[in-house]
Amino acid sequence: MYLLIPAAGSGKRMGADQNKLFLQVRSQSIIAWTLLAAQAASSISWIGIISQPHDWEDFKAIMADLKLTKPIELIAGGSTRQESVYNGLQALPADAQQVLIHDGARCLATPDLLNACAEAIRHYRGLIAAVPVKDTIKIVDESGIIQSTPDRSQLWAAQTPQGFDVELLKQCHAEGVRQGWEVTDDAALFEKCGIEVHIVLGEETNLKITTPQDLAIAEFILTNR
Ligand SMILES: Nc1ccn([C@@H]2O[C@H](COP(=O)(O)OP(=O)(O)OP(=O)(O)O)[C@@H](O)[C@H]2O)c(=O)n1
Ligand SMILES: C[C@](O)(CO)[C@H](O)COP(=O)(O)O
Repeated sequence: MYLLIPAAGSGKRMGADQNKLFLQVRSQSIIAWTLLAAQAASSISWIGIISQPHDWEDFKAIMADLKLTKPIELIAGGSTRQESVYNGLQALPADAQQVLIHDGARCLATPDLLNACAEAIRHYRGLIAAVPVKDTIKIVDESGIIQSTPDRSQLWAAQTPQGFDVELLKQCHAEGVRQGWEVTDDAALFEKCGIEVHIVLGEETNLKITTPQDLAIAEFILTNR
C-alpha cells in the first residue's frame, strides 16, 4: 500500500517557531513517531512525505537516523493541507491504484490501524478512520447563542488514515480546484462529489498534535503504552 504523509504545515496553533512535526515527544520528533508506525505496518510498502523544501534537510536527517527500510520520497507541499495532498497524488508512482493518507501530526496511530485501513480499502472506494463523538455538541451562532443540538448518534470525529481509490481521489481534487472548494480532509472532497466514504473504527488515542496541550497528552500516552 502507498502511504502519503502530509507534513508541510507550519503549526500556527502550536505556536512553535518551526514545523511542529520536529518537536520532541519522549525523545523522538513527532514525525519520527509517525514514520516508525508506518515502518512497522506490514501493509505499507512505499512512503511519500509531503513537506516544504526548506525542511527537507531536517527530514532527511530524521529518516537516516531511523534507518527506515521502506522506499521513501520527499514531495513538495503546498500552502494548505488540501494543496499538499494534491501535490502528493501527482507524485505517486504510476502503478498506485489505492492510497492511504495519514497526517504527520497524528503520531500516535498504531501500525494495526494503518493495516486495518489498508485491508478495508481493498473493499471500498473511500474510507476514513473515525471515532464516535463522546461530547454533546452544540451548533452556535456568531453571537454565542446555541441554535441546536445535533443527534450525537450520528456524529463521528474524523481522523486519519484516510484511504481512497487514487484515480477517483485525483478527480475529486481536480473538481475541488475547479469549484474552489476548501476542505480540511480528503473525505470531504469525496462527499462533495457524491461518492460514498466508509468509516473504519479509529483509535481514541489517535489524536492530532495541534496545541501544546496535545504534546503533554501524547507524552502520557506513549509513556503508558
Ligand atoms: N500546507 C499544509 C498544511 C498542513 N499540512 C499537514 O496536514 C496535517 C494536519 O494539519 P494541521 O494539524 O492543521 O497542521 P498545521 O497546518 O501545521 O497546523 P496549524 O493549522 O495549527 O497551522 C499536518 O500533518 C500538517 O503538517 C500539510 O501537509 N500542508
Ligand atoms: C485530516 C484531519 O486530521 C481529520 O481530522 C483534519 O481534518 C486535519 O485538519 P484540521 O484543520 O486540523 O482539522
